[in-house]
Amino acid sequence: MAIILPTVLASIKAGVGIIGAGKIAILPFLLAALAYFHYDQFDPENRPVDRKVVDKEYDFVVVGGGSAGSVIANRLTEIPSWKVLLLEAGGHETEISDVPVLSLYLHKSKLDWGYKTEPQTEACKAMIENRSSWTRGKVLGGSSVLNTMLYIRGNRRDFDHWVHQGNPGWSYEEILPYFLKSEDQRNPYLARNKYHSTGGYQTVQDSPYSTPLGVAFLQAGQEMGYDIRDVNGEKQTGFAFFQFTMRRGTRCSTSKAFLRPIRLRKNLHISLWSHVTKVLIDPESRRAYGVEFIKNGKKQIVLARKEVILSAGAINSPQLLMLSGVGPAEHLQEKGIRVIHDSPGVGQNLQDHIAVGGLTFLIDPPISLLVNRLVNLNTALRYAIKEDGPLTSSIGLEAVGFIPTKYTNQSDDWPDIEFMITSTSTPADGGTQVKHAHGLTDEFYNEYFSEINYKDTFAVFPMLLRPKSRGEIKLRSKNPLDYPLLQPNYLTDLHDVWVMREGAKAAVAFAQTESMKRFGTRFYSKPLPNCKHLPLFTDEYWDCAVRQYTLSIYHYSCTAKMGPAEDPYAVVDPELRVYGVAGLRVIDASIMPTITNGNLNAPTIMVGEKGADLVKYYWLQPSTRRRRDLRAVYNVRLGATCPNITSI
Ligand SMILES: Cc1cc2nc3c(=O)[nH]c(=O)nc-3n(C[C@H](O)[C@H](O)[C@H](O)COP(=O)(O)OP(=O)(O)OC[C@H]3O[C@@H](n4cnc5c(N)ncnc54)[C@H](O)[C@@H]3O)c2cc1C
Repeated sequence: MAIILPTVLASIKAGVGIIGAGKIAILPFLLAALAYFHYDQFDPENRPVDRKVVDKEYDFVVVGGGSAGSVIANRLTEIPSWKVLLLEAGGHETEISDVPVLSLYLHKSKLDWGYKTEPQTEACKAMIENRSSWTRGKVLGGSSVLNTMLYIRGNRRDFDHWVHQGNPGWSYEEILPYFLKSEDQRNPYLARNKYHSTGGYQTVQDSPYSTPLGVAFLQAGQEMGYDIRDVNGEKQTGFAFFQFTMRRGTRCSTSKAFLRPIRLRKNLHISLWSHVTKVLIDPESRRAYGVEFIKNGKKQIVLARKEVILSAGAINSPQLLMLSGVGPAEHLQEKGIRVIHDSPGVGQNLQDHIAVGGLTFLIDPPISLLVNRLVNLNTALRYAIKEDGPLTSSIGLEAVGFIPTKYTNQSDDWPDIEFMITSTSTPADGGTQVKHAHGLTDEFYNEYFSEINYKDTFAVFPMLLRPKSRGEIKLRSKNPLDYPLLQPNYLTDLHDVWVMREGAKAAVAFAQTESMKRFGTRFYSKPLPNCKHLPLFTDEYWDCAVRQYTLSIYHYSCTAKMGPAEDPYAVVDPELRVYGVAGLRVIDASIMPTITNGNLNAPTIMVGEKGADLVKYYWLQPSTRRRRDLRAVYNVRLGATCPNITSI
C-alpha cells in the first residue's frame, strides 16, 4: 500500500492535469482504480526513458515519435551498430488517453497541438469562424494516442494506383507484407486468414463491448444488399464490426506497441519535449547533417551521420522542410528563408477525409451509448478490473460500411463512401464534449440539437473516401513556433459535394431498413438552420446540408508526396528520399500521393515499416552501389542538380 498510494496520487494529478479538473466527475475515481488495480504493470517503469541530455551525434535522427516515427525508431535500432535519436515535441501518454470512451476529451487538451484551419468558404458553416478543428497528437505515439483506434487498411487499388503514379514497390502485393509484419491480430477467426497475422508489435482486436445496436447495424447493411466481410481482407465493399488498435480493451498506441518493448535498447535515445525547429542542411553540398531543436527553453543542435528522417506528420513535416529551405522558392523568399532547394510540391496536394456530421437517428429503447448513463463508478471499476464494459467503447463506433455511390464504378470494389456508424451521437452528451471537440457554434448547436440532448440515438457519419478537392499548407512566418497556415479547401470541387450528398441519402435509407426500424428508429429530420429555405430531402437541401457540419476525420496527408523524378510536385522519391537534398527522408502520412480508402493510422504504420526497410536496404548495401543508386535518381529529376554525395 505504501508503494501504491503515491502512484495513485501521481496518476490522479497527471490525468486531471491533461484534460482539466471537473470535466468528468468520475475521473479521479477512475484514475485511482486504475492505479490500484494495475499498479504491478504501472507506467513509470514501462515508459521509455526521456534522455535529459542527448549525445552530439547519432547515425539517424528521427523527428516525431508518432504512428510512423515510433515504428522507424524500433526497426532502425534492430541494427545494433546504428545509434538512433528520436526527438518528440510532446511528452508521455496518460491513463486517461488509454480509456477508449474518453478520446474526445483529449481534443484541445495538452496532448493536442490544437490546430485550426483557415475559414472555409464552401464548408464548415456550422463551425466557429467556419474553421475546422484539426486535432493532432503532441505526445509520444503522436496521433495514435488521440485517435479513435479504428483499424482500417485501405483498398488494394489505392496502392496499385500509387504505382501507376510512378512509385514502384508500393503495389498492394508489395505492401501487404508490411501490414502483416506489424500486426498482432487477436481475433482467432481473422488471424487464420492470409490477410492477417499474429505476433507483430501492434495489437488489433475487436471491441470488448457493444450495444444491441451493433448487430443490427450489420443486419441493416445486409438488408441493403451488402455482404458482411473482413473489410481489411480480399474485398472492401461491405459491412463489418470495426476492429481497433487496442490491447485488452485499452488503447494500444504506437508508442506502447513499438517503443515500450524496446525501451532498454542501448542504441535508442528518446528525447521528449524536444521541438525540432530546423533541419540543418549544408547549402554547398546540400546534405542534411543534423537538426536544431528546443528543449527546456534551450536551443540545441544534434548531428546525424547517416540521415535525418522527418516523421512529424502531414502538418509539421512540410513545415519543417520549408523552415529548412526546401519548398516553393517564391514562398520561402517571401518569408525571408534562404532557398536550398526549390521544391514546389512541399505543402501542396493536401488531402483529408471529411464526413457529413449531424445525421442523427432517434430510437425508443434505452440501449445507446449515453455517456452520463454508462460512465459511472460501476463501469469504471469494470474497466479497471475486467478490462471491458462501456468504457472500452471507442465513442460508440461499432460498425463500418464501405458503399459505392452512383459516382463510382459499382463493380470495381473501390467504394467512395465509408459509413462510420456509432451507437451514440453529437447531442448524446448534452452539448458538452462533442460540440467542443468539433468546434460547433453555440447558435448552431442550440438551434439544431438542444431539443434532443441526452436522448437515445445513433448516428451515421458518411465519410468521403476519395476527395477531389486539394488544399495546401504554408508558412505564416519563418518563426518555427508559429503555427502554419492550413487551407484544406474542403468541398471546393463539386464532385465531393455530390458524393457526400449520396452518402447522406444512403444513411437515411440505412435507418429505414427493417433491422433498424425495430428500434423505433426515426431520422431527426429537423431542417438545418442554414438550409431551412430548401425543401427537405431534395438534392439542393443535401448539398446545403453537407456544407454545414463538415467534419474532418483528421486524416491530413499527402503534403510531401512521393512520385517519380519527372513530376515536379513530387517531394520524395519512391524510397522516400527528399529530392534535392541528400541524407534526408520523410516517412509519415505526408508521403502518400493520394489518400487511402479508409482511416489512416494502419497505412501510416505500414509506411513506417516499409520506410524503415528502405533505409536498411540502402545503408546495408556497399557504398559504391549506394552512390550509383542515388545519382541515378538525380539524373532523371528534371531541373534538379545532384547534391554532393561523396560523403555518403
Ligand atoms: C482525433 C483523431 C482521430 C483519428 N482516428 C483515427 C482512427 O480511428 N483510425 C485511423 O486509422 N486513423 C485515425 N486518425 C488518423 C491517424 O491517427 C493519423 O493519420 C496518423 O496517426 C498519422 O501518423 P503520422 O506518423 O503521420 O503523424 P503523427 O502520429 O501525428 O505523429 C507526428 C509526431 O511528430 C511530432 N512532431 C510534430 N512536429 C514536431 C517537431 N517540430 N519536433 C518534434 N516533434 C514533432 C508530433 O508531436 C507527433 O508526435 C485520427 C487522428 C486524430 C487526430
